[in-house]
Amino acid sequence: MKALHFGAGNIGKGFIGNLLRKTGYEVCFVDVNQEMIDRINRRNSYSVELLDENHTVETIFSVSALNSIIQEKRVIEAIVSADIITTSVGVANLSKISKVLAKGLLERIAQNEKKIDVIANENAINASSTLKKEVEKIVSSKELAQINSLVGFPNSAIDRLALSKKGTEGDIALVEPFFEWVINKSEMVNFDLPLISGATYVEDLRPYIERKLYIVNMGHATTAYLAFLLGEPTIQKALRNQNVERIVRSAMVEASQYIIRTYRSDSEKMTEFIEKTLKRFKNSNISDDILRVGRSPIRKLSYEERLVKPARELFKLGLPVENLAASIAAGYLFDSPEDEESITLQGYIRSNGIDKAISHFSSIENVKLKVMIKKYYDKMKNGHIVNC
Ligand SMILES: NC(=O)c1ccc[n+]([C@@H]2O[C@H](COP(=O)([O-])OP(=O)(O)OC[C@H]3O[C@@H](n4cnc5c(N)ncnc54)[C@H](O)[C@@H]3O)[C@@H](O)[C@H]2O)c1
Ligand SMILES: O=P(O)(O)OC[C@@H](O)[C@@H](O)[C@H](O)[C@H](O)CO
Repeated sequence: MKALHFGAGNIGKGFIGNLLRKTGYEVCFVDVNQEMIDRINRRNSYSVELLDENHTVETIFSVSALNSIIQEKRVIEAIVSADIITTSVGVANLSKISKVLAKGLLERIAQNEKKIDVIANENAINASSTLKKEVEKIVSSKELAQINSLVGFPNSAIDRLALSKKGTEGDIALVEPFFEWVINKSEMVNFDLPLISGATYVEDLRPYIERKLYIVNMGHATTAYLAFLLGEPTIQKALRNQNVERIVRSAMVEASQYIIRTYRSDSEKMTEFIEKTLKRFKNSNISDDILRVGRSPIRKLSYEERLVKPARELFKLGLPVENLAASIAAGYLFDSPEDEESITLQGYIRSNGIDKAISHFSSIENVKLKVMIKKYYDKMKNGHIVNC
């Protein structure tokens, strides 16, 4: 069995490629980072270190890699012969892989009528559907009908802290012991393959992806943005500050009300989930850079994303959102010269002010909610985090 995976980054190697190999797939990565591609091909393997007390290092064999730009023909051939296609390139990069994917799928359809699923594993609601929409932009209506009949784009939710460190033979993928890969079975078309080892298949993905994005990723982003204000370099160091931990936990509790009300989730189980997630964030075997976790603040502050969606929905219901408002405000204060979106965001705020920025990037028009966010923005802009 052959798997083709776009994105040989932290999640690609540490999580998705790793589970695909354990299921018995040969894994071919597609990336744009030539150094990474060469490293994988030199060894036909890579290393994954488990971030627990033992730091066990595992070698993942039978892997190879291609460059999606300079080896397009070979990527198309690999799409033709693949049994499953997966991605973890970052949601903003899905539009960049859609062209070669569309070409490959059409070539595959011309050569055989085998069904295939394409799963985009990104931190976003319905990333596979987003990828499909990008493919739709490129192909004709006749080609789209062919794709629709043979290709599934099941959505998924993935959860695992995945980082990397430099080793003597190249990057070592670092992963926490916990993982969750949830796949929407009702959107799959190919049922002839073994289930992916360790993945969970569900009929309705929404409760899983919303819980992941609006509680786990919201809490993570909140920690990163508060840490930035305090000058703390890692998530773990920031969470040693009780004030940070209290605001993060409170924001997670606020956001959990959205999940509890939307999906009638059990509130005790939700409390356990929040505590377990905080424990994962605090894992002392991990040193997670806040610039990684806070990366792309424009994406994270957008309307449907982790910080704004729960705040908007709860505010509409008249439920507490003070801590979520403080998280959004902290996001608007994330000022990292290493992050392109942060540079754009801060440039916009300097030229237009925070009020306009909240409308422009988060599309929040509710005046009372905007005032609340602005209140925290003003209180925190001198680097002090506040009691909500
Ligand atoms: N790292 C985590 O803890 C984690 C956990 C869950 C979900 N995610 C999600 O997984 C996705 C990947 O995150 P990551 O942390 O692995 O990022 P990463 O930057 O480590 O990896 C992304 C990889 O995609 C490659 N890439 C970019 N554009 C490409 C293109 N056009 N064609 C082929 N490859 C391309 C990059 O070169 C890089 O190797 C993101 O959507 C992220 O939100 C990450
Ligand atoms: O990948 P992003 O930029 O959407 O979010 C950064 C982190 O919060 C994220 O990568 C987490 O580590 C991960 O989602 C945990 O499963």
